[in-house]
Amino acid sequence: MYKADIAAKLDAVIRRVPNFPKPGVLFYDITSILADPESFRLVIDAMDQRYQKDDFDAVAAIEARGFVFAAPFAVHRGLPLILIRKAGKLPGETISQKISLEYGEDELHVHLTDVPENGRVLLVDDLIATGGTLSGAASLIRKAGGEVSDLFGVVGLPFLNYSDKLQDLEITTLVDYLGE
Ligand SMILES: O=P(O)(O)OC[C@H]1O[C@H](OP(=O)(O)OP(=O)(O)O)[C@H](O)[C@@H]1O
Ligand SMILES: Nc1ncnc2[nH]cnc12
Repeated sequence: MYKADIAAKLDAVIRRVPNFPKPGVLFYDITSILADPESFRLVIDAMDQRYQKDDFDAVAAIEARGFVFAAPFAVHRGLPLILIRKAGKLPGETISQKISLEYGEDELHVHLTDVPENGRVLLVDDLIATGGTLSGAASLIRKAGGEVSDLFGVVGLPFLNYSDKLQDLEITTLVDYLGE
């Protein structure tokens, strides 16, 4: 399926959510994709198609909604799944990275032993807004010894200028909103 057709299908489903962004409410939500098996499969198939030629060593997913899309893709491709979690959630030895968000700050952690040394990692999240989360997650993976090759988000909000923070990284989104 063409990128424009995928975007149109996903947009139609995302718009089903109550309170779909309107002036003053700009929170974009992916739960309606998950509630529609055909759309959920469309996302995973689109990821598979997009990364058909890529030879990753692992997929890293960002808590919480990034987990949902990364997991089926990792199983489908037979790749290790790395969970990047918020502070205080991982019991083993972790390394951490502070991140700056639209409103405030947070901290991401990963188990050191999960990241393959010099391994090529695909980072997955549900949505890219300012890019602060993915930028921090990329730094975290690098600190742990991995290499980040690609970033994936189901939804992109380019009006928040995420590409400024994600230079030198290949970014793929399936549907973009311009914030109107
Ligand atoms: O590009 P950014 O400006 O960094 O924003 C994007 C991040 O914000 C949301 O996560 P949130 O922090 O709401 O966490 P959640 O997935 O646990 O709900 C979203 O799932 C991304 O991870
Ligand atoms: N505008 C937004 N909509 C949904 N999730 C987000 N995470 C950060 N900004 C967001």
